[in-house]
Amino acid sequence: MNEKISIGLLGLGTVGSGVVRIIENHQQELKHHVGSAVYIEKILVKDASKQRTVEIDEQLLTENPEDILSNPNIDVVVEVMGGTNGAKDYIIQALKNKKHVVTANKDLMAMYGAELLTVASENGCDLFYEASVAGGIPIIRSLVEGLSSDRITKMIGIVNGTTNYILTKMSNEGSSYEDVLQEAQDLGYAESDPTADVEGLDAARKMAILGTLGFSMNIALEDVSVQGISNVTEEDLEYAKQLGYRMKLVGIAKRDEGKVEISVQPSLLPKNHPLASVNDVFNAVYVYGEAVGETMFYGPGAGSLPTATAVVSDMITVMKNMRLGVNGRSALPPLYEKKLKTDEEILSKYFMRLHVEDKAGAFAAITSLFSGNNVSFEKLLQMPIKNKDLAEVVIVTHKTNKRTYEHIHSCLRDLDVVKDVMSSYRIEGVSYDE
Ligand SMILES: NC(=O)C1=CN([C@@H]2O[C@H](COP(=O)(O)OP(=O)(O)OC[C@H]3O[C@@H](n4cnc5c(N)ncnc54)[C@H](OP(=O)(O)O)[C@@H]3O)[C@@H](O)[C@H]2O)C=CC1
Ligand SMILES: N[C@@H](CC=O)C(=O)O
Ligand code: NA
Repeated sequence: MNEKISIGLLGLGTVGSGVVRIIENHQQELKHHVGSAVYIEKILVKDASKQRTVEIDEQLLTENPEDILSNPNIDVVVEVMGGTNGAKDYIIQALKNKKHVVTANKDLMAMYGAELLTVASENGCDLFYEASVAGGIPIIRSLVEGLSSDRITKMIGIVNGTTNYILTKMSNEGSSYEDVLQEAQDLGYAESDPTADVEGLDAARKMAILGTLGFSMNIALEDVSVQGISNVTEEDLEYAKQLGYRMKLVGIAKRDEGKVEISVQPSLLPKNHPLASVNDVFNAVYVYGEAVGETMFYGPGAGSLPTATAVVSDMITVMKNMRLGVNGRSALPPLYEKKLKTDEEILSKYFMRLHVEDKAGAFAAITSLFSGNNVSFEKLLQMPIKNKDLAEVVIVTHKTNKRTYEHIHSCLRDLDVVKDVMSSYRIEGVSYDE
């Protein structure tokens, strides 16, 4: 066994700084787990002259990736720089140079995970990515190890800290979308381009990773239907509350008879659903297994130290594998062929808010469109809108399929009495079938 294990860090931003802090502050625990001292040998940054939030020996910093990727002293490369192209090339080079890799990069793992895991195993190296989904929650480990004996049927995840922070503050404190997004950026939760957070792409990447592992199928990012939170209004949040729901950006991955659906969208959850009280930057993944039943994994989904915990725990697994001489053997290819549900097979309840003409017959035209498509209402509200000849209609449907709902949605726009479909959200239930 090595007397010391040397780490090369690619990136010293929010997550990288947390990794440095944990390695410094938890040396005793690391040595206990790993049996050797753990050192940081080099750190790649874009700009070595930049002021850092963590105290660091300047000699460790480099702007030249070769100082890490081709450095014979480095055993483990930790990629916390983000992005796809550069990070992918660096990881492949590191693996080919027989260095184990730990990454927090969901962009990369959602797009190129299968390819990178193949390169890793061909080179007898580990490639772990626990921090890529739900920050500090050990959800990947839980699916791959803790629940490996079960068959996962459904995962509902609040897997983006930034949007959960925004929706919580908007809903509970009436804060403006722009102000809270800025706060989430200042706190280091958001991606360097926060569009990926607010438009649901970051959550979609995580759901693709969870779907691949949970269902043992090669789920691609393109298989995830995505809608973000940028159009969610204060009115929608208020109606959600009035009707006994909470609005969350929810990832849903569901398997029925071998076929799967995966999506990310702002959704209404009944206020007694365990996920409805997951607030601020916290994330949670609700997992249904055929044998285990229901389990929920909860914790901080973003931020420096929580995310770094996942990174350093992966490093410990790599180092334990080094001691046992079993690196590069843990990743398994998917067991099942991917089969996606059609829109007719995707079932859900929906919330819809409309502006309609406030006159006789308007309501009847809407209800007959729904009933003509065999969709019944669970709840219905109608209120006049002040100083306008319009009424606001809020509908909660019983369960219907996605195709029928989308058909009704487009027909509503063609009705003369309907001025606008203001918003529309999926409603997720409490039990597996809802
Ligand atoms: N922030 C979070 O809470 C979480 C982040 N992640 C993921 O972790 C990764 C890192 O995120 P985060 O720490 O927030 O990002 P930051 O933007 O805070 O840090 C990125 C770091 O990488 C360096 N870097 C970026 N591009 C290059 C490049 N081309 N060459 C050399 N150095 C480069 C930057 O250098 P310099 O400092 O000189 O600019 C910086 O130190 C991302 O993949 C992100 O998605 C995952 C879970 C949670
Ligand atoms: N931007 C991401 C960071 C963690 O993955 C988030 O907000 O969840
Ligand atoms: Na995690």
